[in-house]
Amino acid sequence: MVTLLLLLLLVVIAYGLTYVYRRPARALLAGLPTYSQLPFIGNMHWFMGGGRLLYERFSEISEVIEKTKLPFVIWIGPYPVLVISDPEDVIIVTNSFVEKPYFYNFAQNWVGNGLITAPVKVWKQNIKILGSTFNTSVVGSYQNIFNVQARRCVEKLKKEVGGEPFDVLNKYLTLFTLETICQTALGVLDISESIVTNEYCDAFNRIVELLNGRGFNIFKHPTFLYQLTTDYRELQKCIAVVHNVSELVITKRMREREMEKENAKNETSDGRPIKSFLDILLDHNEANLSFTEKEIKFEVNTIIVGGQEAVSITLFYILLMIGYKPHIQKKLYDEMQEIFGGTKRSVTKGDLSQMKYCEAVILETLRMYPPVPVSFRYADKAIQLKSCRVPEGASFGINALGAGRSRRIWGPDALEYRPERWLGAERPGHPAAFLAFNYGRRACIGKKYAMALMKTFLAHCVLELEVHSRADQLRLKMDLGLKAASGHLIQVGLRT
Ligand code: HEM
Repeated sequence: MVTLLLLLLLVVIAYGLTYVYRRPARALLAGLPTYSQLPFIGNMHWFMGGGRLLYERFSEISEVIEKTKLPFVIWIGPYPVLVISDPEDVIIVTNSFVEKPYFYNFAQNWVGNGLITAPVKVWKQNIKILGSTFNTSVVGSYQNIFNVQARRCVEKLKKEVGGEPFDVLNKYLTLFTLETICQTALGVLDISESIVTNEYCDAFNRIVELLNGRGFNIFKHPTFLYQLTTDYRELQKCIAVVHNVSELVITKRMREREMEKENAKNETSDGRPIKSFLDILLDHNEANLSFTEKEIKFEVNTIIVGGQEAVSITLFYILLMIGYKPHIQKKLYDEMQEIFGGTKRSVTKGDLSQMKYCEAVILETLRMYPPVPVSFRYADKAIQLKSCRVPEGASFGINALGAGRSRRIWGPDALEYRPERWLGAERPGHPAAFLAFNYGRRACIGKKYAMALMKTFLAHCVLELEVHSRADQLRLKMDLGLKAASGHLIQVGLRT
């Protein structure tokens, strides 16, 4: 007890010193919109209350930014986070900073120094090795697997034809994207459904909730205090479940590599061997131990976190939107009919570039429902934005949700779901108007992969099935991602 009191006293003293030390920074940001503050916690009390409230707050903040044309400051105790959505500011910030704020460390036990969370020193080394693992020719070499997996998923969806509304995300899309990522990015060919159990999905979702809960409760920020909580113990249990899966995947791949050594079976179309993300890591491990087994496990979890959830939830939002807007679904179907001429052949790389309307549907969905609604950067030096000077030590919240719905950027119909805005002369003029994959030096490296996989799935899906939904009942919530609080129900019928 005495130790605890002493620790608390230390926290109070450290806070007091930080508060005094950061007084000039506070003065610099004093003119920017913010919520009212309390001692110690800053604005944090405005965000405590769960995912629905968080979504409401970020919508509110986006509206303030829209009206004032200024960044909005959230005070995490003495630390300012400037929420920005102005494209010019986004370009300045994302090109100037690649460091992430301290709260990315909360995911250390889960993803360690994997690409998403790595401090800048580690990230600079690893991105050189891993940055090109999802380039056009590598993604192209995955096309067969994308087809096989998409077909399998659509066949399973057919079982729901004529039935009640069902949870398409948890029942089908999560498994589809996870298996596909395991077979491609992680190169594990023999993957079975037993890997993606309900226990795994529940543990994954709970980790995200717990990390989010910690992020918005400043008293859980100091690690030594957090480690005393029941949340911490639960987090460790959930991480163990998720790590079991990644360990299994790595072990399987190591065994397969042994067997493959003599036959060069993974080849690109021009005959060069292709290496999966996991193979590159294992090669480095075998050659010079530059990635230890533990680091490999963290990178694998990073790819699963970064890729699996974002793709499956985007596909869910797409099905929800086209299921509610038959004229959009019809246009999508017509485009696929034109490309595939009524056949059931596989989707080729060439087909993907012809799917202009499909691409517009995907981008429009990501504009309005970005799975990563806000991502963060840390200012390791002071910087001038369009409207204000930002001190060193501040962080930025790059607001993909707000930017995607901004009337100043997208026009008065910004809240209307209209894929046509991505076609021809209507395409958005500003390169940083669309932030779903983030922008600049530390943006998503899986964009090409995600687009190819989603297009392939949609081609197989709309050619075989008609989707129906009640998107008018969609209610959103936020944790680390943008989620549907109203569930993931859709219905399907056979195309006739
Ligand atoms: C619709 C699909 C996707 C969306 C919307 C998306 C979005 C994002 C965003 C916003 C970031 C930046 C996060 C931050 O700065 O904190 C990011 C980073 C990243 N994404 Fe994606 N992502 C998608 C799919 C994928 C896929 C399929 C993969 C891999 C298979 C992937 C791998 C990564 C990695 C490794 C990073 C970290 C990059 C770095 O820090 O250098 N993503 N993604």
